[in-house]
This record gives sequence, C-alpha cells and structure tokens, in this order.
Amino acid sequence: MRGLWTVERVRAAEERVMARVPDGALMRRAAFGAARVALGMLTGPRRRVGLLVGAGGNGGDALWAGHYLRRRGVAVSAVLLRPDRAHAEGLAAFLRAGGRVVDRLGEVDLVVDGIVGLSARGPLRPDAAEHVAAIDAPVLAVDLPSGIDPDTGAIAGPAVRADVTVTFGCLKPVHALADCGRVELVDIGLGPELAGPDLAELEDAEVGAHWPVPGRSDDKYTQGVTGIAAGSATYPGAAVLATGAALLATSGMVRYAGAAAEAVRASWPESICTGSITDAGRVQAWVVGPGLGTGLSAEGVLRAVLEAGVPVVADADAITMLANNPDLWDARDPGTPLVLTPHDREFERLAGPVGEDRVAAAKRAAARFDAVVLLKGNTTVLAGPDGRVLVNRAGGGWAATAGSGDVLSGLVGALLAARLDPLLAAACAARAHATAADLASRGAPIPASALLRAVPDAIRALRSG
Ligand SMILES: NC(=O)C1=CN([C@@H]2O[C@H](COP(=O)(O)OP(=O)(O)OC[C@H]3O[C@@H](n4cnc5c(N)ncnc54)[C@H](O)[C@@H]3O)[C@@H](O)[C@H]2O)[C@@H](O)CC1
Ligand SMILES: [K+]
Repeated sequence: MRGLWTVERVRAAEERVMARVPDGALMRRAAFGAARVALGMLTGPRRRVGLLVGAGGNGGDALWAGHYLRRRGVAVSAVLLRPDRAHAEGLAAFLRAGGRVVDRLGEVDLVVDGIVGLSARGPLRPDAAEHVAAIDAPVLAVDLPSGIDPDTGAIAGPAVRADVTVTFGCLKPVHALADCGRVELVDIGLGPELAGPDLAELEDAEVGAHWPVPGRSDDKYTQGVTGIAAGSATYPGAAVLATGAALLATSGMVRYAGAAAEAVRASWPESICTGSITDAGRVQAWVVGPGLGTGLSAEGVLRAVLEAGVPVVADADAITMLANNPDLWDARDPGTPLVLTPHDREFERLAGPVGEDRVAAAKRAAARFDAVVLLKGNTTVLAGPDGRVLVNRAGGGWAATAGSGDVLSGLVGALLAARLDPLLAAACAARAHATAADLASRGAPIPASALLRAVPDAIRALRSG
C-alpha cells in the first residue's frame, strides 16, 4: 500500500526530524533531490532553468535546487515573487553559485515551480498566475503544483500544471487527488516519524493478491454466489453489464432476478435467471440498482435485498431511492455490509454537496450510513465506516461512459460475494475497472461493453503485477 499523509501529519514528522539534524539539512536534502529530478528532465542540448520563487520554504527549496543546478553548469535564473520574503539562506546560496535574479522567466528549457508548497491556501495570486500563464516549457513542481490544495487536491482558480512533481519524505493527498504529472518521491528521513497514513492507495500487485481465484477444493457454490437485482424492461442493458461483470470477476455463480431476465439469459447463458427476486435462491451478496427504476416495485426489490442479511452494493437508482425514502434504511440489519457507489450528483441527493474536500465528504457519509462509500471520480475515494480511506487513481478518463458504473457495481458485488472485506472489495473492483478501461481503450473512446470485455485481461494484469 502506498500511504499519503496530510499536511498536519507531515509537519509534525518534519519537526521531530528537524530537532535532531543540523539547521537547514532537511531543506538541502530535499532541494538536492529536486535538482537531480530537474537534471533528468533537461534532455536537450540547452540547459536553461527558470525558478518561480514564492515567500517560504517551497521557494527555499527551489533556490537551493538552483544552487545545485548551477554547480552542475546549468544556467539558472529566478523570479522572486516576494523579494522581501524570499528564503534568505536559499537566496544567498543561489547567488553565490552564480544564479541570476530576473523580472521575467524569458526563454528557458525547464521551469521549477517553487511558488508555494505545504502552506498553500487557495489558488495562485494574480502576480504568480501571470508568470505561470506565460510558461512555455516543461514544469517541475516542487512538493506540489502551486495553486492546488495539498490536503484536498481542490483547484479553485489558476494553478500550475506540472509535468513532474518532486515531493519529499512522503506522498501527500494532493498527489492522488489532483493531476501532479509524474510524481517523484525524495527520501528526507521522515519514515521513522510517520505512523499510519491518512489515505492509502493499493499497489496493483496487492489487488492481484487479494483477487479471489478458485482453489482445488472449490466448487461453484463455495466461491460465493452473486445476486444481481438490476435492469428493467426499459433498461435491460444495465442488467446485462452488471451480470457480465460479476461473471467475469469471479468463478462460481451469478443469479439474476428481474424484468431483464430474457436479455441477460441471451447474453450470458451461464447466469441463473428468474423474473422475480423472491424466486432467486440464496446468494452471498446482492448488487441492486443499475437500471432498476425508482417506482414502487423497484422499492420492493431494494427492500427485499436489504432484508436479505447479506452484503449489498447499492448503485444508481438504489441510491436515489435511499435518498428519497429514508424509511428504506430500516430494512437493513445493523452491521450488514453495504457499499454505496455514488457519483457526485447521487452523493448530493444522499448526503448533501460533495464540496471541495472529497475525502471528508466520503468519510462523513460512510460514518453516517455505516457503509463503505465509493465516491466516483477520476480519483475514486473509498471511505469505510471505521474511518479508513483508500483512493484509486484511474489512468485515463476512458471509464467515463454510459454503462461503466453498471460494470463497476457487478465487480464490487462479486468480490463481496467472495467475502472480501467490503472496503477492499470496493477498492479492488475500482482498480480492476480502471485497468480494464485503460486496456480496452489504448487511446480511443470505448463503450462500457468493451470495458467489460477487458475485465479478464485487467485481472490477469493485476495478478501478474
Ligand atoms: N520545513 C522544512 O524543513 C522543509 C520544508 N520544505 C519545503 O517547505 C515548504 C513549506 O514551506 P512553508 O511552510 O514556508 O510554506 P510555503 O513555501 O508553502 O508557503 C509560503 C507562503 O506562501 C504564501 N501563500 C499561501 N498560499 C499562497 C498562494 N495560493 N499563492 C501565493 N502565496 C501563497 C503564504 O504566505 C505562505 O506562508 C514545503 O512545501 C517544502 O517545499 C522542504 O524543504 C522539506 C523540509
Ligand atoms: K510548488
């Protein structure tokens, strides 16, 4: 698992390390690492670097990096956004090494963004934004792209767009929640001072290792039977996609119950289809909601699923029904695992606006509903009712297509039926879903059925990752 630590935790760790190392040692270590990354980006014949230097430690890093770059023969100039508050030792070291202070960046081969780091609040101020708008070279952001909130990844106005971000000691939430380009981590010795992270991201190999595969003594029942209560006469496709995803995610069995039985049977002859949830037989987890509708009969289905006493993933129309009719919550036995998979508008119906802090919003809803909340996005935030938070970054945006959510809910359901921890089930499903989208797309738009067909390749890739 890759951990991510919030600013408050990073600062506390930094203070403990700083107390036992010489003054300025941490910054020099960080800046030396930044200079190495910058050198790696200077691949052309010309090596001219421009620094954008703000008022604090982030600007100090940039100036010290400029110092090390000068020592390797790079031409370095710096724009001081707040000359009166520029980092004094950093500026002295930069000037000693032959760095030049300029008014404008001019023609350079690389820009180092040292405008603001962990103390960032809000978007770039107008003067900084003007320099950033004029950039015409690759950008290396120091610690994080300036203008983006370090803890929430929120971008409320002008911000730096980084090709590479070099960060120090540990990853921070911004590195998963916003686009920071390629992220390089430089060790500055914070490790021993950092306890458990605030957020985490599963490695591909971990997802692969958790993925349920049949053992020698398994049969079709022992691996968990997934139930799909989705689709309708109007929307049979949602049922076909969710059932297909569950079938491709795990071995074992999938039961479909609902008005789209004929369409599901035609696409997936191996599924056990019935027209009604009361005839469905036993399952170890239910997927409810995609394409189900929100009428009285759909409410009856949702109630029956919640009363079944097995883990449930509630998506799409099921979320809308829970929002519109809070009495439905009473159908659920306390403590029965529930995974809610809202996009932002569904989240808003259920728990109010997401706002700028997606992690806080997901945590709040997870605690309130005693459920895992999978808040969809390019970075999906997954919060457990116990306070754990995982994030999943999608490579591209290719999964943003109609029907893609139906596939995701089928994957989550199959992993719940296989008895994975609900937060883990949701996170593994999110990763497989994103991987399948990337594999299917290879640079071109894809429909959800293509994403679905790539699920086996995604699982293979994760299991060998
Ligand atoms: N504390 C340390 O020893 C270390 C600090 N490091 C660097 O120091 C940074 C933190 O330094 P500071 O705490 O001095 O703060 P920053 O350099 O992040 O910010 C400096 C000042 O910028 C201003 N500011 C805030 N938001 C702004 C905005 N949107 N636009 C323009 N200006 C804004 C504020 O007045 C703030 O005090 C880290 O991000 C990292 O780059 C690293 O060298 C590692 C070691
Ligand atoms: K920065």
